[in-house]
Amino acid sequence: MQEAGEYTMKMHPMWQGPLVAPGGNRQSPIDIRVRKSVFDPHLKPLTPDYDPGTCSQIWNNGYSFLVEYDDTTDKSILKGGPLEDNFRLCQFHFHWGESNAWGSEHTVDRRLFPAELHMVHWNSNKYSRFEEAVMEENGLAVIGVFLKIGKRHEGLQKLVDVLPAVRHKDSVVEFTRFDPACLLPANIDDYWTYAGSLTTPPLTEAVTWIIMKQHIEVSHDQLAVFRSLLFTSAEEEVQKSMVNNFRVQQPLRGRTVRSSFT
Ligand SMILES: NS(=O)(=O)c1nnc(N(Cc2cn(-c3ccccc3)nn2)Cc2cn([C@@H]3O[C@H](CO)[C@@H](O)[C@H](O)[C@H]3O)nn2)s1
Ligand SMILES: [Zn+2]
Repeated sequence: MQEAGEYTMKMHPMWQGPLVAPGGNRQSPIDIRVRKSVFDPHLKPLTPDYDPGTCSQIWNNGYSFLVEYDDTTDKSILKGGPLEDNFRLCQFHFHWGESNAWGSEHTVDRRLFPAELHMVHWNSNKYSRFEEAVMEENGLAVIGVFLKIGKRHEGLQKLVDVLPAVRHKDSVVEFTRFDPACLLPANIDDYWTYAGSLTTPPLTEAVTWIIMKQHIEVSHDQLAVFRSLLFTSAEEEVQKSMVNNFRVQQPLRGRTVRSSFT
């Protein structure tokens, strides 16, 4: 398994932008130094409660593919863990590499994973919609789950089967009744948490990150379908494979990473 920084590769222009958002001191992603994380006994178990009926569509936004959820009510929410409020699920997406040697945004003691799942939620106790919450320091909560290559993920296959329909940027298809909980690892009690930011523009420092210690497994062939997506729209002359859609690790700037486990 390669370590971050051991290789160079072509990056999508979007990620060749500012390494750190101007003035940012809580940027994401980061390298999680396990021995430097601080066990916090007050951290509660995470209690996601998702209604598959709120799943609405899947689309290619030119950075990743997003599975979107109806976030007009508190039907699919995340609470507990480090969170004081209810957070409403709005979408999930992934980041991955052109090879299985890299692709995740966060690293654990410099260890890279082939891909990383992000489940994005916004604080519905304090704000009335995502656009409002995304500008506030306690506005968002994102669950990160590492993916490793192994056995086929049966729950993921329903999603993989529909990806060819959103191959090009800005393509969208109806996608319903997908339970995002099937993508969580068996153990969601062990996690790291820290104050960070979105990893794609506008990079706002609004995110409580909750990174699962336990990974999930997907098959090589399932991840290969992710790589068949395109950054480019159907009209563009040159088609660019959607790979390496991750941001590089950002300075910790004195932040503490807490763990829910010893
Ligand atoms: N790598 S990660 O850190 O996790 C993420 N990186 N980006 C993410 N999202 C995209 C996004 C959009 N905006 C934004 C900011 C200000 C105004 C408008 C949009 N910020 N980040 C998260 C995301 C949000 N959405 C949808 O944004 C709509 C407004 O544009 C909103 O009406 C929907 O309720 C919501 O679902 N999609 N993605 S997360
Ligand atoms: Zn993400």
